[in-house]
Amino acid sequence: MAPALSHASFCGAAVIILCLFLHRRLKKPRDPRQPKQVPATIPIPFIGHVLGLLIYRNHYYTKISQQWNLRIVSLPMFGGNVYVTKSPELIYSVQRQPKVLSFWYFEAHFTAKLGGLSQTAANGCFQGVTPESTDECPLIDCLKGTKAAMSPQGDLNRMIEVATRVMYEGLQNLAQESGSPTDLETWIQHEVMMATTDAVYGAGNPYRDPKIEAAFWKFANATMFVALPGILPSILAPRAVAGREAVVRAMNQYYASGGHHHASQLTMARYTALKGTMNISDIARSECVHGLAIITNSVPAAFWTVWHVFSDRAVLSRVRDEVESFTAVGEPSTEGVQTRIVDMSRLKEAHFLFAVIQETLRFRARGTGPRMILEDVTLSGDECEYHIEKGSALILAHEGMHHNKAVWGPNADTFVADRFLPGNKIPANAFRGFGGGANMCPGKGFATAEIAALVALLVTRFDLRPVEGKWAEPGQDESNMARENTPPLRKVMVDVVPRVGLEEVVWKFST
Ligand code: HEM
Repeated sequence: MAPALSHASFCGAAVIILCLFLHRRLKKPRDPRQPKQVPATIPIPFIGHVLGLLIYRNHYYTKISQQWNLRIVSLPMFGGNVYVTKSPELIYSVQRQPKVLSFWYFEAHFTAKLGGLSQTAANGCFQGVTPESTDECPLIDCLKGTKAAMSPQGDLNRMIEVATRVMYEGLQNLAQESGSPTDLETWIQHEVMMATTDAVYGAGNPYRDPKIEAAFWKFANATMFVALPGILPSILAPRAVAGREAVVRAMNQYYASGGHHHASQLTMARYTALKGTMNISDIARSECVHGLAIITNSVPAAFWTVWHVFSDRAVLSRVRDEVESFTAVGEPSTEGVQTRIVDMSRLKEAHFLFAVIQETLRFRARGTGPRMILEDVTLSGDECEYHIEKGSALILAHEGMHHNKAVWGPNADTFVADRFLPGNKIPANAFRGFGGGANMCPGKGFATAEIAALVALLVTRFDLRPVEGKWAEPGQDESNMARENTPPLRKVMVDVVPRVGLEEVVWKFST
């Protein structure tokens, strides 16, 4: 294992242990309705599970939940418990209690810690988060604003249009550069980041500066270090901390120059909700952390969708047929140049493409949907009940859930491109690609449309030919345990070539 990976894994496990230390309570006699405590796959007392996490990262939760044919198991760690479930049956019960089984608690904790917020702003993040609190909750208000802004009644359609235009321009550049091999992930990372952040931040988008773009990834790729307590982040991850500070400075300038007044409803809604408890400097810090939510999931999701589409000729051909059904041949120019226009307003008709995106998220998910248990609580499913203890953490093992053969059938481990086609039955509560319930990802509609637009523009125009001759599985880099979607482990180099017979076509899109 590369040292950086083992380091990141160590830090990830350390954060989990720290949370358990902070929140564990005095030991009580064990309730018989508690989930079964299971031993570590590495049989070493006290540290076996931690070692498991160090070695296998989030995949450890899948491993251990598959080893035990139970709805939920409990991993004892240093006097506390981490409960792990791969059962959609319990999800309904989890989603009905969002304040007690709290994702928001982790969001508050990580916004404060990762952003390096002042103590006052950190306190504001936690305000109203606990179940007993009757205070206003700025964090939940901010999420409400986010949901409204990213809805079709809000700014969603305009944001998709901006993102599509940016990606179209990126493809124009790619067409001019084609000839030398392209690192597929690096190219997609840049295009999706620019498309997303232009849509969110408007003309003053701070990530347009290549130095800020690079600084963000130094921060984002090492969040497990930055989440460590005290001065450890500065010692273990100085470049990540410096990266964060560069993004924060750029965000500060953005707000100072009024960039947010020319941005999306999302940016204004967040600013309005946060300014009650934060000054500009803390809003800039909070916005830097928000970048993790808006960028770091969409980028690998787009990469893997492109990979699954282009690596299977049958899938590619079906996606092309769909997109071509709403691509018109325009009038040739006076010089006889052909024009083709992709009608993006009909993109939602591409049911197969959207099914591929969902199957990609199912197949590649590695997230943990963490919930902090803020009160003793009962989880119930069909004819079952489990008592879980305050001060512990609950892991919704997305990979384990998405590959659960009892739920998805014998082909759960296979990529089935049309699994999510309308009309096919999807097991209830089993797909966690965008979470669910009160914590359902508010960026779902935007991210899915953005990825679909990228793929549609790419397939009509180009062929991607892997430099090594065939599409070999590059593996997933699971070193950063905080990520829902993971990037490829190995680089995928491709030659980008205009499609045969369409080399001279001028491509346009309409909305
Ligand atoms: C393909 C891209 C994306 C994926 C796969 C994704 C996935 C997720 C997941 C799994 C959750 C956790 C839900 C839970 O545990 O119940 C989440 C939450 C969230 N996502 Fe996304 N996301 C994506 C893109 C975006 C974008 C573009 C935004 C921009 C607004 C966004 C904003 C958020 C926010 C604010 C939350 C927290 C919701 C809450 O606490 O109530 N995400 N996302």
